[in-house]
Amino acid sequence: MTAAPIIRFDGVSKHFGTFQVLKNIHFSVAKGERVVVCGPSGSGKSTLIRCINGLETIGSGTLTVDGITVTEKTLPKVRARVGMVFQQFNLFPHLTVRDNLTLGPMRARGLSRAQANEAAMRYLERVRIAEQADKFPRQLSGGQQQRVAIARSLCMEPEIMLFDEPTSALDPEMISEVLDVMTSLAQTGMTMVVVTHEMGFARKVADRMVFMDHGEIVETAPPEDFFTAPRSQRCRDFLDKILNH
Ligand SMILES: Nc1ncnc2c1ncn2[C@@H]1O[C@H](COP(=O)(O)OP(=O)(O)OP(=O)(O)O)[C@@H](O)[C@H]1O
Repeated sequence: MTAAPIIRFDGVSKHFGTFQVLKNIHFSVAKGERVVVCGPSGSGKSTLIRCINGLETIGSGTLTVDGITVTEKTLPKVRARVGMVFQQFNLFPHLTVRDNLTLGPMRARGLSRAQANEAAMRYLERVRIAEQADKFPRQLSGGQQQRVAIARSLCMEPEIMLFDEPTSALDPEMISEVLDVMTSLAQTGMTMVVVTHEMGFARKVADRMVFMDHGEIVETAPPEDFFTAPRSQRCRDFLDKILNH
């Protein structure tokens, strides 16, 4: 990729108390690039992507998003550019699907109810769930709720979408409906950083794989190299475990 990085970690470290969760991370993502982050449990994957929208603060180094240095002061600007989808959907349970989607654009982007509703329906159609607009989250399956969560993020017109294990809380038969939506999103050219153990999706969609272990980025490579010729023993052991379980 030759485009300027839209996300750039420059020597980023972070501690939780005495535990160092991120160790001198140098890593950038180009506009339009799809990066899949994998690695053992506790290796720092979630923390890495949560730093990008300021859900975690960094200890040292510099992190920029679309040229903006991420600090407490710049958070609103950064968050306007970054959407995030979590394992646990995080929909507002007391609001209908439609209202889950219209709230943010009305409050944060100043859209009228009619404009927000038009955008909500457009994105619900995109995730193929428009017919559920007037239901409450509890009336939907996990896969449907996650698709609503993706649509809700897209309504904020982000430049970058972060996904933190978006299918880990789903029953197996619902995983593919969410991965299909993410695959279509990738085809629109969205910049995506995805933490997932879904290696089939990664092979198909990622431009680049990132393997983390013990707070470090141990290896990054295009999927065709990553899966066929991992360079480090740690990465080989990890792939052996998850591909042959
Ligand atoms: N708020 C916190 N306070 C203290 N320790 C934390 C906090 N959040 C995460 N950790 C620790 O930091 C380490 C990295 O956590 P993180 O969630 O980033 O890992 P991960 O690679 O995403 O793991 P998993 O695949 O299990 O979700 C873990 O050991 C975790 O216990």
